[in-house]
Amino acid sequence: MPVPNRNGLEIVNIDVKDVRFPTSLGGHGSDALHTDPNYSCAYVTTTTENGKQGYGLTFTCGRGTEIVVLTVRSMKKFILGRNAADIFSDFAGFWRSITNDSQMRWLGPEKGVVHLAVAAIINSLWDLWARLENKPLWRLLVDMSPEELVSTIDFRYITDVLTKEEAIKILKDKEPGKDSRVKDLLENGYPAYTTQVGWLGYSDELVKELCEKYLSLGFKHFKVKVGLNFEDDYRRCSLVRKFIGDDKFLMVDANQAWSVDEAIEWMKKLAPLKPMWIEEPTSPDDVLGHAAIARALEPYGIGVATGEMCANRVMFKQFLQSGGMQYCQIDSARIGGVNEILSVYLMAEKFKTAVCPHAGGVGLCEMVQHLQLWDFARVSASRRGRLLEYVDQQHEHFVDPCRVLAAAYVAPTAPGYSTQMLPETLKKFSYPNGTEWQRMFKEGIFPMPDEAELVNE
Ligand SMILES: C[C@H](O)[C@@H](O)[C@@H](O)[C@H](O)C(=O)O
Ligand SMILES: [Mg+2]
Repeated sequence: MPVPNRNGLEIVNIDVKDVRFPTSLGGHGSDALHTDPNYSCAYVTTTTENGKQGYGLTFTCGRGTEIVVLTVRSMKKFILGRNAADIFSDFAGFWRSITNDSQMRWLGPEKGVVHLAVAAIINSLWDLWARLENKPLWRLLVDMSPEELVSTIDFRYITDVLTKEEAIKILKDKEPGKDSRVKDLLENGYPAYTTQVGWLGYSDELVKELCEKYLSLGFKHFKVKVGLNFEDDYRRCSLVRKFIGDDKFLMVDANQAWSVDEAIEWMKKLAPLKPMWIEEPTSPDDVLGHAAIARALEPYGIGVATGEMCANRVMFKQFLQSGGMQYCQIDSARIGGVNEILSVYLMAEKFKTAVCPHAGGVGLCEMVQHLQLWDFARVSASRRGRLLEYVDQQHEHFVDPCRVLAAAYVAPTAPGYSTQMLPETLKKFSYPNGTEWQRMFKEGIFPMPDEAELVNE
C-alpha cells in the first residue's frame, strides 16, 4: 500500500470556507430549475502536524452553502487528532465511520447535506494523499494494486451487484496495456463536450456566438438546456443543430423539469433534432421512471443520462440494474467523495455503461478529469461513447486549473487533486466577508445576508 510514513501526519486543523461567485448576474449555469445559481462551494483545507495540506470541496448553488459549512464543522471531531496515514491504510473503515455516525446518520443517511459535507472532507484527504506521494491523483489511483484500490471502498449495500473479489478481477483483467494507455492519456488527453453554449438564461444571439466559438475550438458535442417551454426549446435546439451541422452531436438537459409521461412526449417532439441523450428528464430519485423513459426513447436513438444529483452508490446501482441510465454521470463533489465514486465506476463497468461525468460548477472539471483518466487506464480501458463535460467557468480561481486543448482535457501533472484555490480568490469571494461580496452589497447588487447566514470563521 503506498501509505506515507505516520511521522507528522496527525491532522491538527480542518478549515472550511463558504466561497461564492455571482454567476447568476450573467445567467451562467442557469437551467430549467436552477434559474439563478451563484456557483459556490464549501472549501475544506485539512492540515497535518508537519504543515502538509489537502484541499477539497463540494459544489453548491449559493444559498445553503452555509449549511454545508456548518455540517463540515460538526464533522471535524471525527477527524481531528487522527493520523492521515492511518486513515489511508483503512480508508474504507474511515469512510464508514464518518458516513455512519450513530447520531448524524439520521440526517441522511448517505445523502443530502451530510453527504455533501463528507465529499468535501474526503476530497481534501485524497488531495493530501496525492500530494504526499507527489503525484496527481489519477496517477496515485492508477499506480495502486487492485487490492489496494478496493481497500478504500465500502462495499456495504452493493455486494448483490459487485463484490470486492469481482472488483479486483475487473481491475486485474485490465492490467495488460495499462502503461500504454497512460502514455496515450499523456499524449492525447480525454475528449470533452461543452455545455457553455446553451444555458437557459442565454439569448439566441449569445447561443449563436458561443456555437461559433466552440466549433472553432474543435468541439463536436454540444449540450443545451431545455424543459421550461417547448417552443423555446425547439427553436434553440434547432438553432444549435443548424450551426453545428448533422455530423456533430447535440445533447439536451432538463434538470429534472418533467414528470415521466411529459418527458417522453417532450422528447419525442424534439427527436427530429437528433439529440444523443436527454439528461435528468425527471426526479433524480425516480429509478423506474428513468427506465420507462429510456425504453420509450430507445427507438428514437435517445439515451438517458443522469447522476449529477444521484445520492449515493445504492441509487447508482439501481439505475444501472434497471436500464434507467445509458450515460452514468458521476459527480466528483456529491456522493461521498472519491471512495464511493470508485465503486460506481466499477459497477458501471460491470453493466458496460459509459461513464460521462458531470462537471462545471466550481472545481468539478478540475476533479473529475482525474477520475476519468483513471477509468481509461484501469477500468473501462476505452474512450468509446465516453466524454467529459467541460464548462469554461471559475477555472481562474484554481492553482492548477484544468486545461482543455482542441476539445480534449490535458492530463494534469501537478501533485494532488487540482482542488487548491488561489488565496486571492478566497479573499475576494469568501461569503459574505470577501472584498467582492462587500462591494456588491454596498452597491446594492445583492442584499446583505441576515445574521443566521454569517457562518464564515
Ligand atoms: C445549476 C447547474 O449549472 C446545472 O445546470 C449544471 O450542473 C448542469 O446540470 C450540467 O449538466 O452541467
Ligand atoms: Mg446536467
